Amino acid sequence: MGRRDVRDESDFRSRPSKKGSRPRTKQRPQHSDAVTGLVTGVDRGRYTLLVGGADGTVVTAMKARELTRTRVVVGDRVDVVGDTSGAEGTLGRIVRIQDRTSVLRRTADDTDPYERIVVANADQLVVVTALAQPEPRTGMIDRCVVAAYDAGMSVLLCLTKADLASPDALRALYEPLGVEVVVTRRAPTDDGADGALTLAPDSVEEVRDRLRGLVSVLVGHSGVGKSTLINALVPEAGRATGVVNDVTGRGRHTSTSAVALELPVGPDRDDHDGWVIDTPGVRSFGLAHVEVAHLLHAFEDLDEVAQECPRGCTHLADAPDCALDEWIEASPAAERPARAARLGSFRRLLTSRTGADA
Ligand SMILES: Nc1nc2c(ncn2[C@@H]2O[C@H](COP(=O)(O)OP(=O)(O)OP(=O)(O)O)[C@@H](O)[C@H]2O)c(=O)[nH]1
Ligand SMILES: [Zn+2]
Repeated sequence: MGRRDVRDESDFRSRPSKKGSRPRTKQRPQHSDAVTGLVTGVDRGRYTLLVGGADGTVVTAMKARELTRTRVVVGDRVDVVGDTSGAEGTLGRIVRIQDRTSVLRRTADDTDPYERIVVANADQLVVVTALAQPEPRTGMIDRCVVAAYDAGMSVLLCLTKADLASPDALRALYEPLGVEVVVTRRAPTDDGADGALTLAPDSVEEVRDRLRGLVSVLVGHSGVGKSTLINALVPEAGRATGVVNDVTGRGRHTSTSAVALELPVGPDRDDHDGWVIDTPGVRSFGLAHVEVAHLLHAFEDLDEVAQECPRGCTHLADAPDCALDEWIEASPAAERPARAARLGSFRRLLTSRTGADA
């Protein structure tokens, strides 16, 4: 059975068909012939699946009737029946969504409980932020961190354009939160001759190392260099980003559909070990769905201390008798600055949950 406990907009959109539900007969297929596919793209009711691992077959599919009310997103592993040959013009049928290991969600905005699933089964959120042009916005980074921790994903902060500005300040701000930081920059040899900017190869390799073996979701504001980075990481991405542009082309309703790209990592780069999921429509995260207690779970040390808080404690700076304040006061002098930085960061995240993105 598909998971029905995950609420998303499809629950609100679908309406019962006029013909009503047909009685279920014993002829209902068991789908024992189903194969597993990974959803790599979604476009207007058509799902692009990869069946049979990295060198598998690309199959186009639609959802079976019984899944009408269930949303299938990029990263989902699904059972598919019917024509899975991948031949031109064929269409498979998705009959089941396998259990998800993580669900990255966002709310349209903080006051709107209308919740969307962005990507399923991802391990890591890569927040791509330029150090300059455009200026980094910590509010946006904080919100991404909250969304990732809520989803049970880790965060990699990828700071781009280090040829223009130093990464030190942002590093200092995020490392206390357990956020890993990686830095990319323009190659010193880049003369911009062929129109496309070339990134320093060692900086790209450092990013690749952090993506190895994982499913990573990339988010970032327009202009931060996300496409440049994806093109450097995935040689065929030029084609793939072309697809993305088709989907999200100007003049159409903004699509939030994500696209999964296989990451070549082997010595000859014909090995695939990892996925990069681009999210063209996701520029920020509304966080109305995130619970404080859930966010706190991402901070084991603070979570333990907060057990001592008064009931209903908000854990914010103005909360009376918050045990987190006592934790700082009671700390050994040597540990105090680190603890204070960590608590400060956590409280910043708590505030960003309801604050404005800009
Ligand atoms: N100086 C410098 N410029 C960079 C770097 N990376 C990308 N750029 C430039 O920044 C601009 C934006 O890069 P894109 O890769 O198109 O940015 P994007 O995040 O994909 O933006 P959208 O396509 O709008 O989503 C381009 O002019 C790039 O050449 C970098 O490391 N250093
Ligand atoms: Zn508290």
